[in-house]
Amino acid sequence: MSRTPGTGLQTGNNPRPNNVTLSSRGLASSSNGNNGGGRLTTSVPPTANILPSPTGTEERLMVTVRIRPLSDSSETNCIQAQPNRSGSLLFDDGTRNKPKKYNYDCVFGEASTQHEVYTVAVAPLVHDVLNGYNAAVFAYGATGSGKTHTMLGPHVRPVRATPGTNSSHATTAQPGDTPTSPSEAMNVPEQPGVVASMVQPSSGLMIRAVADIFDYIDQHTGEETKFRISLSYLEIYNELIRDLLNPGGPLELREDNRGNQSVAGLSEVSTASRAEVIQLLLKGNKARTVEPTAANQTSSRSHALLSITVQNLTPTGTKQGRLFMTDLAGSERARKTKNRGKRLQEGAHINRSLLALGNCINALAGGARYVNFRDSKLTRLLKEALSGRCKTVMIAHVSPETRHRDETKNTLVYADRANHITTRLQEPTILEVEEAAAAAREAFPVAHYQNLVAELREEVGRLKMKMMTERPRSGAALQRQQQQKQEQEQSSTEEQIKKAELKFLREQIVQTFKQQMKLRRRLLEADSHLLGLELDAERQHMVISHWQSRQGKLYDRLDEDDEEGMA
Ligand SMILES: Nc1ncnc2c1ncn2[C@@H]1O[C@H](COP(=O)(O)OP(=O)(O)OP(=O)(O)O)[C@@H](O)[C@H]1O
Repeated sequence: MSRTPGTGLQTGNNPRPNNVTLSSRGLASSSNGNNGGGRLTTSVPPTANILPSPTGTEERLMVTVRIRPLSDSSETNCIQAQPNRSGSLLFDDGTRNKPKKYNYDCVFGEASTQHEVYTVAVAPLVHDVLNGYNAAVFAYGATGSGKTHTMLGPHVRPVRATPGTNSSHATTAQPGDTPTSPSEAMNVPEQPGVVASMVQPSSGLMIRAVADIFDYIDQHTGEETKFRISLSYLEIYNELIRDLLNPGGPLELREDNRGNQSVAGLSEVSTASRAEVIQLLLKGNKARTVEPTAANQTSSRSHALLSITVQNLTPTGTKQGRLFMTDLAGSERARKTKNRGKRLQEGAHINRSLLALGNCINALAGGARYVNFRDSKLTRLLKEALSGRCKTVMIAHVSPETRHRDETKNTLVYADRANHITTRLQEPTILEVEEAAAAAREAFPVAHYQNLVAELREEVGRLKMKMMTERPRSGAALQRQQQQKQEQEQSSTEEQIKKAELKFLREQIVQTFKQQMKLRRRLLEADSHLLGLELDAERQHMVISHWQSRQGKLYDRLDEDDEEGMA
């Protein structure tokens, strides 16, 4: 990419929103493309449980909290975002103690807008992705806390029956909002091509990210720079992976011997038009498993993972960045949600995978080198986002109502742990030589060969220069050579001494070992000799007792004979 990081997207220039409180430590690095991003090889994220050796820039996972507005103004509130960009909030845990203060990178208050959340939390990541890094955003929170609202926008829930059931439901509309189609629901024009007004005030982060990416591409595509975008969208429902762009049976999650994960058969759709991307997103959302529960009329019963891959092709190379956006299913308490049967089973799967995620977060926050990502498909797929190969933002969602206090507290604690995760970020992803060359050849056939010829000429020139400079050696060069020779000799002598010492030690060990063996043999011999003696003594003993008993019998008989004679 010809532009330097930090200058790409217009979104970075937006003024700081009013409803957002920021911590001083959090966001500076996010706005700098140099710091961001992750390593990812071009294919799939490596997911071995042992984390990679730390190299690159150290960075913390960015944790933000969004407080949804009160669902009913008559309800009481247990949480309050702090003003003055402090990145903190006050939470009343219902005890007599005074409200507890929690600090995060950023807190979005109840009145925060989608635009604010996007600008602060996601726009810098999109920027990084366009510069060849990988980035991830995941929305976490209890059921009904507003995750899908943030990721997709309001009323995006399609009326859909869970596979294998007849259930269906209506979306929860706010007064005055009555979406009639999924695209209207997402505030997106239905006809492809009508894209300029694609982002509406209520549009979620996914749509905004797509719009930003395409804006950038529109501005930067030229003779020497081309882009490729592809998309995959999956859900994890009851621990089964389903393709949301091409719905069908469950897909297999595979792991190669380097720990890289891949979903076999998952469709990766390439497209050049933003309208098409929006259509794909709509299609994916339509296919997502959503059901009404007591806690949320349009509850997501699955985790949804969207991955947008951007390739930046230039005659000199190809960079690839990937944006992962995850709308997690909400944690829920069976007692509170009153779920039964299938809903209860779904809830158990959701909670189990979120627990696995929590365990990973705890381990990572504690600085563990071994982290168990294998407990759920969610953690296997999110491993890359959490363990440092990409820049990650967590948006924790909470409901402000006092009746949701327990869930809110759990989420705040969860987010607090995540706040301690530090990662080492890697250089931008440059496609493997072969792959990059193929992409460049395809995109710039003539330029590619011209480049190649120029490179080869340069190489020939460099070699000629080397030959010329190396032939005549000046006095100084000779002196340097002699010094090097002396140093080499010295180090070889030291090496010989070390070798001799080692040899001596080895011989000593061998001698000691031999002596030990000899002693052991003698001990064994003495032992067996002793045993022989004991056996011998035993035998003698037996002979004596036999002889004694015979003697006894003889005396008895003699006594009897004497008695008979006397009689
Ligand atoms: N910031 C917000 N502004 C206005 N309404 C919101 C906001 N956040 C959430 N809501 C509303 O709250 C309700 C629940 O939100 P949503 O469905 O996004 O929750 P969720 O966390 O995705 O729940 P689940 O985990 O059950 O899927 C919806 O009616 C949604 O429109």
